[in-house]
Amino acid sequence: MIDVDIQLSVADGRRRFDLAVRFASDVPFAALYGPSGAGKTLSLQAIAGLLRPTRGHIRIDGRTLFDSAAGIDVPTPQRRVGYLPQNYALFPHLSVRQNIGFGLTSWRKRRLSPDEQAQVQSLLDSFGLNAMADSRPSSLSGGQQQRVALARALACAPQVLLLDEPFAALHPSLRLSLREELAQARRQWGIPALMITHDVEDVLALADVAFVFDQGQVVQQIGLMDASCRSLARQDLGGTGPAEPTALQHKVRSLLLNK
Ligand SMILES: Nc1ncnc2c1ncn2[C@@H]1O[C@H](COP(=O)(O)OP(=O)(O)OP(=O)(O)O)[C@@H](O)[C@H]1O
Repeated sequence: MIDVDIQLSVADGRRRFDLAVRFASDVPFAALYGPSGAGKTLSLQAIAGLLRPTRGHIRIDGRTLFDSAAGIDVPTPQRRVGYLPQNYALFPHLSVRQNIGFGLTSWRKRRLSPDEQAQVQSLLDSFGLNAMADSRPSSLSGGQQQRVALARALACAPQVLLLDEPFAALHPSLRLSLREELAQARRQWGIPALMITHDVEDVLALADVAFVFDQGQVVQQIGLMDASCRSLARQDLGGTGPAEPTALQHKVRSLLLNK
């Protein structure tokens, strides 16, 4: 269960943006959807502990990560949140293996324990990255870089995955297969995900609920748990050819596109 009710403001001297969002989700996959500049990334950053709200609370699975009234603000490394930022933000000077293990180190503890090394190895295995474990990110394809970023986000055994436009940097032809890979990885790890996307097809293929953002607020919640909608999305992913959209898919698409 993810329960977010926060307010914060950011300003750089000339511009100011006020965020006041409230949403709660107890489904495996929630999408944060909306136009550019609506406050989606700021929301994920606040959940990850990279931005401090002025008021409100953030709870995940009954654990309070932030509560202004109770004076709780759990530091980022202890939040157990896996964050996949826009464009992955891989460290260019580190190998794939070092990138994945990075979240398990700190400035005080640079070396991984044997257990942690085994954990990194198991992530390299499960994401098919073994052959490139000692390569730098710049020599990897977009899809491979996404896998490294996902493996790095999962290395800290998070309670929730925060995905900021995970497919934006990818060629459209890769999106379909990587959507399915992401869905499989999430299921395998059994953790809920919050995903920012601008793409209605990402929402239809992956999300159980979509929170529509506009001008710093959540203006609509759209449920996508309907069986017919999801089975059609699955057919699309399985490459069985384009299916006729259901009435519900049409409705969701038009609801999202009208925002
Ligand atoms: N430090 C800052 N100072 C001033 N304004 C900021 C700051 N950080 C972000 N903003 C503004 O806050 C607004 C919301 O930003 P945010 O990154 O959350 O949008 P978004 O919905 O994720 O957009 P996109 O989908 O394009 O990534 C934007 O207008 C952005 O320019």
